[in-house]
Amino acid sequence: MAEPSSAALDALRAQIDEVDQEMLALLQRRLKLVGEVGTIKHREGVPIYAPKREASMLAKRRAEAEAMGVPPQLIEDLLRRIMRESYVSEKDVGFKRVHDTLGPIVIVGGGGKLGGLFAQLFTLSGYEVRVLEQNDWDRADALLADAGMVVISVPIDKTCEVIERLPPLPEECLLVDLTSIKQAPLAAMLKAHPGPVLGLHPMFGPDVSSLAKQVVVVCHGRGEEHYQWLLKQIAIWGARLHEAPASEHDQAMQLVQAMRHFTAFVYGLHLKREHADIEQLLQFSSPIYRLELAMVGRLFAQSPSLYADIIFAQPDALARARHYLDRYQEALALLEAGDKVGFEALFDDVAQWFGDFAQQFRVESANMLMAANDSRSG
Ligand SMILES: NC(=O)c1ccc[n+]([C@@H]2O[C@H](COP(=O)([O-])OP(=O)(O)OC[C@H]3O[C@@H](n4cnc5c(N)ncnc54)[C@H](O)[C@@H]3O)[C@@H](O)[C@H]2O)c1
Ligand SMILES: O=C(O)C(=O)C[C@]1(C(=O)O)C=C[C@@H](O)C=C1
Repeated sequence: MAEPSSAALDALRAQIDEVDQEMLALLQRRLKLVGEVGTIKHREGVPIYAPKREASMLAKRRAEAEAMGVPPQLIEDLLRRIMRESYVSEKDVGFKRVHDTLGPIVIVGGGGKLGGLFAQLFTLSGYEVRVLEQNDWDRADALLADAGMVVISVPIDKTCEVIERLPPLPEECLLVDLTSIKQAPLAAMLKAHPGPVLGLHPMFGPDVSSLAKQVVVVCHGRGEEHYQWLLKQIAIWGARLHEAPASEHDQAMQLVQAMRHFTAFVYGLHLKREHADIEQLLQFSSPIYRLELAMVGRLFAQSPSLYADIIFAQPDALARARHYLDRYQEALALLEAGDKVGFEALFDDVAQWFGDFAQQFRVESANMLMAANDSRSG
């Protein structure tokens, strides 16, 4: 059905079209300026993400918006979205190469998703990148003979055996892994190679458009002075580095990844077994439920082995899952007993434990939900 219209409405809509076209021209001008910034950053090795500049710019624009009677959050939302575009366009210009004399970088598993992303980033930064894939082991000696750095990016359950399979590397060669767990790969690398060793865990998937604002966990291995350049290189790509001992990383990952993926998996399984009709659920869904469904559904668009590996590779994941079941049963018992008062008391107890974070998460999620709702059409 055609949307209602009138002459008065049409006249105003024509003016709105003009304003939008002006915005388009302004965006074009801004993108061009950002392109020039990208060229300078590439030349001078300045990180693409400039948090202080962003914070001061947003604060000024918010104040100006307020003075003009424009909602400050509107300009902040627009600018944040526009800056996301800046990260991508600045990335495409390429990055300064921090280590001028490094030998070739060999990415073991470089034909895969994450290895492929890092191959692209190192290539954009001017390094020679070689890929060592499953069928390349007969020429591994030749590929690795003059390597300046070897990056391991193979499935988690293959990582240690692949590290053990490496021939002796050049003494100065840096050995790095990108595995989602850190203790076992780091120990295997330290054993296999007497030279510099570093454990990294990129806390993002291969579908990110740029590394701006993404986190890379750094677990030190050996010979820190030999890999400062790499940490600087990753910072130039825009990522934030978070240093942590491998054991602390693996503990945190049990909740951040293993348990989260496990509970999302169980929720997906439950929907299937309950014969839920996804089309119908979407018709009834609030923005938050749609977001939740999207978070669960996206798991099943990815490789089962990646998630199985993350969950099964965590030594304590089973104990965590059992604890979770205990808590589910504890809450279920309240439901079975019709104990609403007990439920509310438990709710309060958890709310107090969340403390100020509860309010912070409420504000954060409200913005996310509005953005998710904006992206809907129809
Ligand atoms: N994908 C992610 O979201 C993500 C995020 C963070 C960390 N990681 C880590 O990155 C690593 C790779 O994950 P991915 O998602 O890129 O997996 P992937 O399956 O896409 O890639 C793995 C690659 O390793 C290759 N490979 C397998 N066995 C090999 C062998 N013996 N020798 C050489 N190559 C071999 C495969 O052919 C494939 O190309 C894993 O350790 C994972 O924990 C992945
Ligand atoms: O000013 C910069 O350094 C830019 O790269 C430009 C810009 C922007 O689009 O305004 C983009 C990314 C930075 O994080 C900050 C600002």
